[in-house]
Amino acid sequence: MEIRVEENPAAVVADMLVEAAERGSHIVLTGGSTPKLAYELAAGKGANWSGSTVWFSDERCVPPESGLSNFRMATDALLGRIMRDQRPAVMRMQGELGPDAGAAAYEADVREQLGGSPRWDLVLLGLGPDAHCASLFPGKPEVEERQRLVTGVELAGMEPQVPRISLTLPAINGARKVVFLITGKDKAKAVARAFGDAPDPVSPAARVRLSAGELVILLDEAAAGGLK
Ligand SMILES: O=C1O[C@H](COP(=O)(O)O)[C@@H](O)[C@H](O)[C@H]1O
Repeated sequence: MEIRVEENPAAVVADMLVEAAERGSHIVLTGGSTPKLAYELAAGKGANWSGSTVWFSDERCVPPESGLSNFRMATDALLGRIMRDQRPAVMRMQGELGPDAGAAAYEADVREQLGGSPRWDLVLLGLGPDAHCASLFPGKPEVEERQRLVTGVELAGMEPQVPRISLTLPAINGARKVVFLITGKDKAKAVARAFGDAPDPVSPAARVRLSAGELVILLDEAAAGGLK
């Protein structure tokens, strides 16, 4: 695990996304508010994404046009800003199907394209103040899922309190590279819980440890405040 404190971690992620896109990679985007700047910066680089495929770490069970949708955020900030003939294939989670049917549909998509042991080239993740990542919340049963690659999440551990669809830990931990992008003082305790000297196993992010890949934690100074 490599922990990097950067002045502008969003710019580092933007570069990583563009580099992966131009290599024709399978890339997992994440949701929430933190990655928006990275997506906008990546969009501004005018890269050709047409050989790549974009997936999602998790989704809220809302229609794709909802202001709560992770797909909508990624589309507004990045995907919709790429020149039409240079856009990637986009595999969105269908939140509108509900957690169980939506998870089953995405699991089928993943298995069809990437097999039962997917190895995404780049998985971007965020971290909630409660140390959740994707939509895997501390103490919830979905964190213990070992067979499925995608799970429905009936009860979210924090706002917005809508059901979710999420990649599971086995799916995430098979990736070639996972990058956490975490900024802000309100995340400092969660960062220490997940990536400090004595990681708290209740924290889902503390259980993102790759079987054969590179794990990079990108922080700003504020988010790193709880680390020694
Ligand atoms: O609900 C979610 O939260 C996490 C963290 O989001 P942030 O707003 O604190 O950046 C995010 O990584 C996840 O994709 C999202 O669904």
